[in-house]
Amino acid sequence: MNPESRYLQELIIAELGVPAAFDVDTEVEQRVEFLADRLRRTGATAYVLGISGGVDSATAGRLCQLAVERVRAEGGQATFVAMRLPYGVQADEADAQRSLEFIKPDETLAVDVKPATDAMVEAVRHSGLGDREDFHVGNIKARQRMVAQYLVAGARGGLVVGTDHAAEAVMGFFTKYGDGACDLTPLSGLSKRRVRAVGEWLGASPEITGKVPTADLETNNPGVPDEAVLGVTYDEIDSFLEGHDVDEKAAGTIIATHRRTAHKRAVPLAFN
Ligand SMILES: Nc1ncnc2c1ncn2[C@@H]1O[C@H](COP(=O)(O)OP(=O)(O)OC[C@H]2O[C@@H]([n+]3cccc(C(=O)O)c3)[C@H](O)[C@@H]2O)[C@@H](O)[C@H]1O
Ligand SMILES: Nc1ncnc2c1ncn2[C@@H]1O[C@H](COP(=O)(O)OP(=O)(O)OP(=O)(O)O)[C@@H](O)[C@H]1O
Ligand SMILES: [Mg+2]
Repeated sequence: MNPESRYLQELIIAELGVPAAFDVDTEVEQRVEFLADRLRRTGATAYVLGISGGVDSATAGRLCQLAVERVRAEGGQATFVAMRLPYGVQADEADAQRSLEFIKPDETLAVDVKPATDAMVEAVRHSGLGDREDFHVGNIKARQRMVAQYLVAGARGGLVVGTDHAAEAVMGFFTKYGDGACDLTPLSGLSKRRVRAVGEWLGASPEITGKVPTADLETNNPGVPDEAVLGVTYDEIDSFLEGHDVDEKAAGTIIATHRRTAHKRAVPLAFN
């Protein structure tokens, strides 16, 4: 990597809070405590999180369940609500069920986001949806998931948990105000392989930790691997975030994508 890429890599690592060292025992303990402490400090009585079948939500979900159990053991009141949020029938529903068996959430709530998504798309259709309708509708699915989670959080006095981590954050690979909207993010600062390591430490099976990451947002093309869209592999992203040398082309893609998606990691641009 050239000196400019190296310099930008260091800035990105600092911005996203990726530690040089990684000890999985410590990470799990600190992240469970982070979640437990937020409940104690805010008085919130529930965590709410969508469980897709992917490794991120399986890992974050198990951390949430451990945190609410910790708070209850101290005499507090806290529940974890795992939400299944399919768009109609989900092709990899079996993976989602496997995640739920691993997490053992206090409560599981299933809400189909298809009717709300379709109703919104049809209500807007007359204004024109352009030639990437399936892509744009995918982002509406992510936002309908957000709406459902906030409705449940509001009704239960709970907080919405997000699964953003450093490998997604650096690429801006989330829907703005969709899965990107949440109250706290227990996986922050982790590369994708470190998320997998945390999941594995927590006891997730290889089917869960080894599942090919997918945003799974397109109706006509379910389960598109993230890596087919990102233009770089998670291995390259992870190595970059962990401070290693990656090839110049991959570094260039990561740096350019990070710059282009800065608005997604920021609060709305305000006058002045
Ligand atoms: N320069 C700028 N300053 C301020 N705001 C700006 C902006 N450029 C666009 N925007 C706004 O941002 C919007 C575009 O952002 P957004 O709506 O997010 O849409 P966009 O970034 O185009 O698409 C979301 C991407 O994230 C991926 N994704 C989504 C959800 C989950 C996952 C996953 O891994 O599971 C991945 C998805 O596959 C897709 O590639 C624009 O419509 C505009 O409103
Ligand atoms: N079908 C779904 N049901 C419930 N929640 C979902 C669904 N799809 C996405 N989500 C939520 O949106 C988040 C972002 O999706 P993302 O694909 O990044 O994570 P993941 O599916 O958990 O893991 P991976 O990135 O490895 O696929 C998920 O972690 C989950 O909280
Ligand atoms: Mg996924």
